[in-house]
Amino acid sequence: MALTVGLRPLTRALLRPWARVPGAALGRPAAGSGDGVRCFGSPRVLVEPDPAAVGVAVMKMRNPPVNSLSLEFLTELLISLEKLENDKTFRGIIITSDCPGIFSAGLDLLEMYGRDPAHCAEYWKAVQELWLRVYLSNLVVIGAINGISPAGGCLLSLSCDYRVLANNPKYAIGLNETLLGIIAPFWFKDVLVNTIGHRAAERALQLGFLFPPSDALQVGIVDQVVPEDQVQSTARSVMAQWLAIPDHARQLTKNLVRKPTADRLLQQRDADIQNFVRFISRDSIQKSLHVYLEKLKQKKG
Ligand SMILES: CCCCCCCCCC/C=C/CC(=O)SCCNC(=O)CCNC(=O)[C@H](O)C(C)(C)COP(=O)(O)OP(=O)(O)OC[C@H]1O[C@@H](n2cnc3c(N)ncnc32)[C@H](O)[C@@H]1OP(=O)(O)O
Repeated sequence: MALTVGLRPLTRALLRPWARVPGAALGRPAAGSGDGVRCFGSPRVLVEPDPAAVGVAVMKMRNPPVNSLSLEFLTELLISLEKLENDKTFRGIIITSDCPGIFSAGLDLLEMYGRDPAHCAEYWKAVQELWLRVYLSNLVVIGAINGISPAGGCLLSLSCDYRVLANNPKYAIGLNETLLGIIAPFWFKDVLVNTIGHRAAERALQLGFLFPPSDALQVGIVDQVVPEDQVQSTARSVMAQWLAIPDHARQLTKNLVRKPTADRLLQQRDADIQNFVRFISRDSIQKSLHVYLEKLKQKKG
């Protein structure tokens, strides 16, 4: 089935592979700063230079209640990342959440449930683009994971160069797609295998494990677990260590390590979109999503 993807103008501009964001984007000098410090805020993505670390930006996700990755939110994240990538003042980003207790609930189920194929295709393209942008970023990307991080939230974390998780038993992390009756696509799987190894990934993916912090550290899905009030300071210390390496050497090495994984998707992006649309449009999958969404509602009582 050939798929015609009707993209809206903003998304179309953004989602071309490695597109440059048009001039009217969101970058602007920080309020009241005459010093050239830049701030790339948007309604759902707060980006500020770290006052305690030169060349580091802190990106806070603020899409309440659960930072689900809706199309609009993905688009704002992409714009902010693109702006940071192009601003030579920055060498590193710390990605964290502004929603208490939640890093990200992952992909927005409402973008995949009851939607037409063109919408699903547009959505999946944005998901692919965010992953590629974070995974291959020239910047040092540190995840300061201050909340639960299932599925797409876990993928975002796994795409960082280093993950610091807050030590709270509620802050589980993992690719739990099978629990929803869906499957993690091959590139989610590849990133997990690269991180925790084949056997551990095989079990985790099939059983939809959401690892609490101690298990997450043991299996290697995160690099460090620290008390909740030390997540930011730890991320900052780790950033200093990564920034001590000359950029060109670190960037080339990162590319060497990550490009083969990214290339697997880049070589078949359209096919991956078509697979996603076919899969998600199945009646059985839509029913599974319906059941899962109802469970989330009922949980509230
Ligand atoms: C062969 C072909 C192969 C092709 C491959 C295609 C494969 C398709 C792959 C698709 C991949 C998907 C990856 C994903 O990311 S799926 C999303 C997975 N996310 C989850 O499972 C998390 C679900 N949410 C929760 O568990 C909880 O909400 C929470 C994060 C633990 C927070 O709990 P809390 O009690 O604080 O909050 P509520 O549960 O009350 O939620 C508040 C409202 O938010 C809504 N919500 C929650 N999560 C999502 C979500 N991911 N998307 C959309 N909406 C979400 C929830 O329903 C509440 O809404 P309400 O207030 O209106 O009731």
